[in-house]
Amino acid sequence: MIVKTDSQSKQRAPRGKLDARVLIIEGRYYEDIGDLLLEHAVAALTERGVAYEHIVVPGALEIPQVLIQAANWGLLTRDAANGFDGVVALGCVIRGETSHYDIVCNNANHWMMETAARHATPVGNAILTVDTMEQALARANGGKGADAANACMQLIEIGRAFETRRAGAV
Ligand SMILES: Nc1c(NC[C@H](O)[C@H](O)[C@H](O)CO)[nH]c(=O)[nH]c1=O
Ligand SMILES: CC(=O)[C@@H](O)COP(=O)(O)O
Repeated sequence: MIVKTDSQSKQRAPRGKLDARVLIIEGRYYEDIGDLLLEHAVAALTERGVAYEHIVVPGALEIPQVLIQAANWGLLTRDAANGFDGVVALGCVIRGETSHYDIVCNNANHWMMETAARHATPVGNAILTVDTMEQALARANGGKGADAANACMQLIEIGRAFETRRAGAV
């Protein structure tokens, strides 16, 4: 059985409870934005009964570093005691006067996604990369945190469907 993603099904598939544990890694550079992203992400996880742990770092550049540390300690698997089935990344990068915006955005996203790919870890990404606080507030209020949580949970389900298929149980 292949789990249909929202983009494939005509309407949002009903989502039941999901036995999983997710690590929320938050680069909390803007408190108000962080509160909104976290609120929506936690609501989406809680709606499906998914357990979560929440680690806060100073900014987006530290997000992939936490992911890499979790990988190095063998925690990006449910097979490990207290391991994680997936990760939700929350953050907000707002362009300033210099090129530092590009450094932060490019490296935070590149190394996070590279680590996710290397370890086949489901990662939902809500690191906002915007030009103004108004843009950030609109997206944080609009549920980008929930989108990232839902993406992570769908990837977890897809991985489990593949595992079942590989075991020949389909
Ligand atoms: N300007 C923003 C940053 N900058 C900080 C870096 O992410 C990092 O914490 C610092 O360079 C120390 O290593 N971070 C954001 O998340 N958002 C920004 O707008
Ligand atoms: C994304 C950033 O690092 C940014 O906030 C830094 O601002 P500035 O480029 O004006 O130093």
